[in-house]
Amino acid sequence: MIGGPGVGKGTQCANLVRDFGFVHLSAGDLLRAEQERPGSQYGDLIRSYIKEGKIVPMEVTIALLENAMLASGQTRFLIDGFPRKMDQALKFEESVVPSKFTLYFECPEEVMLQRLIKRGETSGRDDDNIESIKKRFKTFTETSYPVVEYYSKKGKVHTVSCVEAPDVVYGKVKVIFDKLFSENN
Ligand SMILES: Nc1ncnc2c1ncn2[C@@H]1O[C@H](COP(=O)(O)OP(=O)(O)OP(=O)(O)O)[C@@H](O)[C@H]1O
Ligand SMILES: O=c1ccn([C@@H]2O[C@H](COP(=O)(O)O)[C@@H](O)[C@H]2O)c(=O)[nH]1
Repeated sequence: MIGGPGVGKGTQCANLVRDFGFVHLSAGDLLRAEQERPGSQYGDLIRSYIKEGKIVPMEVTIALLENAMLASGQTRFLIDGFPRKMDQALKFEESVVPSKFTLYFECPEEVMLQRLIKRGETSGRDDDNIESIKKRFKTFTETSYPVVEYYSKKGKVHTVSCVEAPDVVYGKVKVIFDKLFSENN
């Protein structure tokens, strides 16, 4: 699942987990947990990349995802906010597992900005501030959007507008998932 910062990926993943039973893995959540893990050799590196809105070197993120997948003992994963860079996409599919499809959430930056500023009032996230948000938008446009284009050329992308209220957005997402996962696909 890919989309700009604050587009609503986490919000929609919660609905999908409830209705379709995927294991939800957020790359950002895994990185934040590793950042806080006592003794982590990557804590400081992750902290500085997240604050700057940059993409953490792929070896770290892929290892965290792979470990979480193996630890779950499950086989159906909804991966939230990943891949964010072409090198990650290629390496993950080569060394872990190919993806079935990509859900791309689109939304104007002004709308995402308002959502993140509001979320920042309570989230406690180091990157929910105007300076980091602008950097995250730039990274999304320059580094992450090419991943969407790459999967689009392969016919693997389903695009959903996230401007409307969460339940309206979920209505559209659910139609896609009902179709994709009917007949035990
Ligand atoms: N459709 C929506 N309309 C209005 N607010 C929304 C909508 N979807 C999510 N939100 C709110 O916007 C904020 C960002 O949503 P969420 O955390 O799901 O985004 P995200 O894409 O996972 O963000 P990030 O990439 O920064 O982790 C949250 O406060 C959430 O409650
Ligand atoms: O594959 C990834 C995913 C995330 N990051 C870093 O984490 C932050 C926050 O991610 P959210 O998905 O918004 O929680 C992101 O801005 C990156 O700095 C990453 O490096 N690689």
